[in-house]
Amino acid sequence: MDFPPFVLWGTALGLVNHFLFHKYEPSSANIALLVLPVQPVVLLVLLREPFSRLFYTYVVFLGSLSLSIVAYRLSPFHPLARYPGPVIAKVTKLWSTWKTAQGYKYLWHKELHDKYGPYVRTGPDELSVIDATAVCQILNFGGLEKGRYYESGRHKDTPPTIVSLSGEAHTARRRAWNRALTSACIREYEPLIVKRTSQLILCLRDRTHTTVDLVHWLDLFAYGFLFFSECAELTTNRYDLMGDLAFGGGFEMLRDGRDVDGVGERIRGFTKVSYLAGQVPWILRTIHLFPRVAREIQQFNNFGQNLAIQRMKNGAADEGGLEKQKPTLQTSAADGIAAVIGASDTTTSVLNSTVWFLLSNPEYYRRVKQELDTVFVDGDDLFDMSKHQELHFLNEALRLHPPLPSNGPRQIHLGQSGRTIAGRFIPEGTSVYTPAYSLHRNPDYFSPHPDKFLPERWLPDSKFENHDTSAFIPFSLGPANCVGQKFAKREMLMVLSALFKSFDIRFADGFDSEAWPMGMQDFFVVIRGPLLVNLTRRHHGILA
Ligand code: HEM
Repeated sequence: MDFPPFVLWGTALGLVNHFLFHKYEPSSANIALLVLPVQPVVLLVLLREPFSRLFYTYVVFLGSLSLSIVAYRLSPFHPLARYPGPVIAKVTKLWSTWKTAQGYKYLWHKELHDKYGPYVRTGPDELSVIDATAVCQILNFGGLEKGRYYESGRHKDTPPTIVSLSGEAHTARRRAWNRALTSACIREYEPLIVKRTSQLILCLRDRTHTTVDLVHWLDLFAYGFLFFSECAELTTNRYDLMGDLAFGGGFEMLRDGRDVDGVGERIRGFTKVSYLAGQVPWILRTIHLFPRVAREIQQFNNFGQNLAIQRMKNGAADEGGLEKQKPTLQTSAADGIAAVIGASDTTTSVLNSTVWFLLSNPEYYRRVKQELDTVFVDGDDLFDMSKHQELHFLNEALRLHPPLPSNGPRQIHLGQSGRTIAGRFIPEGTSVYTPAYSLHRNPDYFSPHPDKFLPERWLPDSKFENHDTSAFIPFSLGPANCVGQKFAKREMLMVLSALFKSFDIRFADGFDSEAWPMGMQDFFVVIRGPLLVNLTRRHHGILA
């Protein structure tokens, strides 16, 4: 059978393009978008064929290119061929991007791991791993670097944040953060946590006659908390993270009872857009050309910058001069943004989940109140941190509802040599997810009943069949783990103690409490629907 020359050459051109793009993978889709559309036109000119065949030439060219890509991705020659996974995910990243856009990537990962085991191919060049040994090697020192995903929230005109940095630059920036969040420094911040927590409790006290959306109030607490102006006073002799966190703000969301400046909306808009954009790093620079995406990222960066300017007016960071290079306004803004995102939705997510778990399990709720009543007898200072113990129910809530359920990916960048992790070879160019949500529910590490809220599994003398804390990573592991975890734990223990000591809480009448976790959407940090409760004042607590 004779094929017209444009069919033969169009097919060949598609195959050659696949070969070249595969070999010299460009870092941006912009190149492909420029190079691909012109080729059929040039082909027709060279073949001296009429332009009436242009449409068919495109079909042949793009068809051959696509088929060749699909065939290679499904073939035994693909470096990830030995890893199991759904065919659609092996063929295209669009499938997981679709799942991500719906906000349920964490549930999808869990489904896949239940079906295929601890190693799953979730994209053409992407793996998800929930083997604890491998996860430790991937995340820990000497493990894999952060993936290109982390560039997604950064507009080209703004400096990198601690989150998007890697290698030595990250280590240097991290030193400054570590200094600002030592245990001694956190003790200095305690009065500020106390102040905001008391304010939260007083606000809730005024609402004991009505139904309260706890998500709303805890959001106001967390966002407002990040912007309290007093933090500037703590800028004594170190690069002052909290100063940058606070920016010298002036937000009084708890007082106003609402997010007047739309800070929450901005944060969520930004994380959503950058999370989605980061799913396909190859098209990141192209996506940033879309006005909506660029506007969202740029607006948020500007927002951070304006707050940093305010912060600088209140006294510049690093008064102690410990940094060789003074943080610039842009750096302060960038890291301030990282702090806002890192510290707000994460903490409130755990607080809400903990309340939900306890109200759903009245026996545990009763025990928690009893424990608090024993530890803090009437007249004791509820904010005495020396009395706050590690609470097992908090760990259990973090296990079942980690606020970053999918976490960001690590990557073996192109040009680096592949790595053997826990005895399995991972080739260059692979992104690797270590989803905490699936890992924490893996029966190999937590059983029996990995999906059930059983705080006693955390007791030192518990007789649970499997309880492997190396698989518990709500704050991640290694050099880029959560720098704010000690601070977060302090804050959460303080708020929960105050809340449970001050109020009897119950789900509001008519509230579908069982459906509440189903509304949890994962856009890097979890977003939740309203948690409706009724509060009754207790005789103890700071309201007594
Ligand atoms: C329950 C509360 C929190 C949880 C569960 C949590 C969890 C995490 C996780 C899993 C990471 C690693 C992310 C990744 O690898 O992509 C992380 C990083 C980070 N967190 Fe947190 N976080 C919490 C609270 C906080 C707080 C209160 C702060 C600030 C005071 C904070 C600041 C940061 C920063 C700056 C990073 C980036 C660290 C780096 O790249 O070196 N987080 N957090």
